Amino acid sequence: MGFEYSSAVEAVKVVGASINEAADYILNGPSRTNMGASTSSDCSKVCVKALGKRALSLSQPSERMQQSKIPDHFGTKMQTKRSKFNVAKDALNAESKVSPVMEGNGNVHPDMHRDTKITSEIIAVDCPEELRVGADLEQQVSRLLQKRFGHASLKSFQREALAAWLSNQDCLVLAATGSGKSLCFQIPALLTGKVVVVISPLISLMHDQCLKLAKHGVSACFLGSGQPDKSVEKKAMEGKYGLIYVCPETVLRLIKPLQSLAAGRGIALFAIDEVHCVSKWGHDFRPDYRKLSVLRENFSTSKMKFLKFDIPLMALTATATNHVRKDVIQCLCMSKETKIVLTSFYRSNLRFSVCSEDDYCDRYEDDEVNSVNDDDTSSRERELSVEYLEDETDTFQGMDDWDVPCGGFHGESPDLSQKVSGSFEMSDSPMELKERLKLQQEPLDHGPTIIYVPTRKETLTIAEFLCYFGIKAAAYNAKLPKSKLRQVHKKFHEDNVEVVVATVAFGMGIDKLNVRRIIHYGWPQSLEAYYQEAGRAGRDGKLADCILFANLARTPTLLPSKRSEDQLKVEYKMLSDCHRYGMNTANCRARSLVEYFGELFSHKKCYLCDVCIKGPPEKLDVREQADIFMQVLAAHKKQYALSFGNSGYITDSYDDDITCLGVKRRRSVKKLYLKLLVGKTRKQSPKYKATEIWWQGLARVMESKGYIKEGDEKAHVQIKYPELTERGWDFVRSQGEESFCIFPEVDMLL
Ligand SMILES: Nc1ncnc2c1ncn2[C@@H]1O[C@H](COP(=O)(O)OP(=O)(O)OP(=O)(O)O)[C@@H](O)[C@H]1O
Ligand SMILES: [Mg+2]
Repeated sequence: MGFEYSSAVEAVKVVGASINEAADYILNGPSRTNMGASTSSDCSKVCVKALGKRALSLSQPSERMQQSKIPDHFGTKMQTKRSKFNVAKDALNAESKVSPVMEGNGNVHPDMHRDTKITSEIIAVDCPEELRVGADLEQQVSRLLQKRFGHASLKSFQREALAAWLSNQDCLVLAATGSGKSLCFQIPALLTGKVVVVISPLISLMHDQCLKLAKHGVSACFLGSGQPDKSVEKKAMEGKYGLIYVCPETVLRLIKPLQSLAAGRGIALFAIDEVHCVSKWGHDFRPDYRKLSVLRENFSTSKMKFLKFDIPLMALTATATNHVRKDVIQCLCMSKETKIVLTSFYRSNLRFSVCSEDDYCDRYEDDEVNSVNDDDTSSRERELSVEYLEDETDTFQGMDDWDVPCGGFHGESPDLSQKVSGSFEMSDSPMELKERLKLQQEPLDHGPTIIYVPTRKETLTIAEFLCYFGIKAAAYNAKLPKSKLRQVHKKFHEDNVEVVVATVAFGMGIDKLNVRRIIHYGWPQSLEAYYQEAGRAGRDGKLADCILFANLARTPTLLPSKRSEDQLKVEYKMLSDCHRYGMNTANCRARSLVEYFGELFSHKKCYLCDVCIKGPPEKLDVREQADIFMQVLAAHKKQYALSFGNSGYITDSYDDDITCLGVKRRRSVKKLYLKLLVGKTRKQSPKYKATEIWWQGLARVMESKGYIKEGDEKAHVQIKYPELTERGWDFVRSQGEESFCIFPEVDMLL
């Protein structure tokens, strides 16, 4: 049997040149060699201390796993009347009987196992009736963190989440991308020897995490269509892995086996990662996320009599508005006492910018075909969906996991009353300002890049294009063979691929520390999706660029997909918010993004984004143009009211009967949509030769200032049937000569 060269080199680096020790290291993983005997003895001591009399008197040997306050989170054999030492050892063995090994190519192959000696560390915790994370536990967890993951200490939000779990509370963790949410559910598996079931929406994400855990010597597997080895599921249900990553579709199928697992090795926690996928304000092409209430229904004391408390749920996301938070708690039937752990969504090392991509429009031969227009339900659209997109329900349902374009929520106006607490408290102190200004000047290191494109086809063409110019690029989309995807993933992680050109399939949760650039080539479908994907950058804390390249002269369109009417509305709203973000020239990008998620941005600005660096454009006094625009709109409304009375303003085309010289005729009265309004305005005032998109920009500004509103029931990305508001009528009536100064939006500058 031979060893992989890289494993051997690593082993020698870690344990020295002793052949025996190096071989041991390769076979048993880093934990075995690092912790060695001390682990088991240390651990047993801690366990003895922690379990005390209570553990010994807990139950009869015949009893199934029982829960009490804390020791109940420990291994299944705890209740047997064996020595305390054995209790700890059993728990350890439970976790480590089967540990993952790396395939020859370094890929995780959870099926390949060896019966190892103790390779996992379990730290028992003291278990007072009232559970608290005391200094003792903190120290023990710190030790575990250092040994397993190489981190010095828990972050405060991780501590809070763990404290909630320790007291058997449900918990909703809202923390920025890259802040370390995964540890919140990984530690419970290591602490207890029980299984943690992680519900995750993407195979790439599950794969990513298993790969990492394997490197740290933690046994984990993922189930679902991406799992090449079908025997893994059986092993997982027998309790051979500490962490089981599973997509929602699969977990629904596995309720019974999971109940057996809970009765056997025990389940410490259900973690629902990327929990925003639950939200009904998002995409309903992942409805199974909404069905995860089965976890509470089936793993509660009422269903499983031997449980002393419901198995806790931990829900985690980096992008959730207040609305989504409420929806998640309700939809998953989380307890009323759910602990909400909230940190800032702000990522201070990300440098956001928006660039115009002039040739972009050429990519689409026919915009009409690719866009979802309001009445478009053509078969052509469906054809395109299947061919190009990730999120097509038909192709997706059978696969049970792959791609979930994220961004399942409604942008809300910021709830500024909710002050965010947590580890990201900052202010613009002179020191910090200096630091940030310094950062501004810093050249960006070379490093890996992810380019997000809207369609599968583009992943291929752009990757090919880059390869032609000698760049090591690879495409990643759901339709590529799974073996190829695993390979791309692995090569990217090993820095053998410089650029991954991906669809949303390579989005959420991907954790590669040194990604220096995230480029969106084409409009994202929502700010949620954008911020999630941008969050792949700079996870090492160093400066990273997040660049949005788009055709700024053209209003973005929704990609074709099956949607209900309600959903279509929501998605238009989300795309519209994203469009506004791109068109904005005056607000700090980081501020716009963070406030979009309802957070109070506690800085003046980020000092890094394109707006902060370039500064806003000069203000324009558009009083005259706005006057004409509003007068034309008012005149049309008056004309309409004369003909039809004041009973509402119908925006659809309509026919009406008119009597002309005693002869009744039908004439068609056109609805006043924005283009027509702009046409009339330009005609009325040839002095203002501004382009059509200039007026569109003005309309957006007038809308955001509350002078006009959408008059159509349907939602649109860009206001389509403008209607005057009360404020708008006041504007029309006002005769003053006051100036009306605005920051021109991007389309007003093009
Ligand atoms: N306590 C800690 N100290 C230092 N680094 C940490 C700590 N906890 C986690 N990390 C590191 O933070 C990085 C990001 O972790 P993780 O993937 O869990 O982020 P996340 O919050 O889930 O992000 P996303 O929302 O993008 O999924 C990891 O590389 C991890 O090693
Ligand atoms: Mg994550």
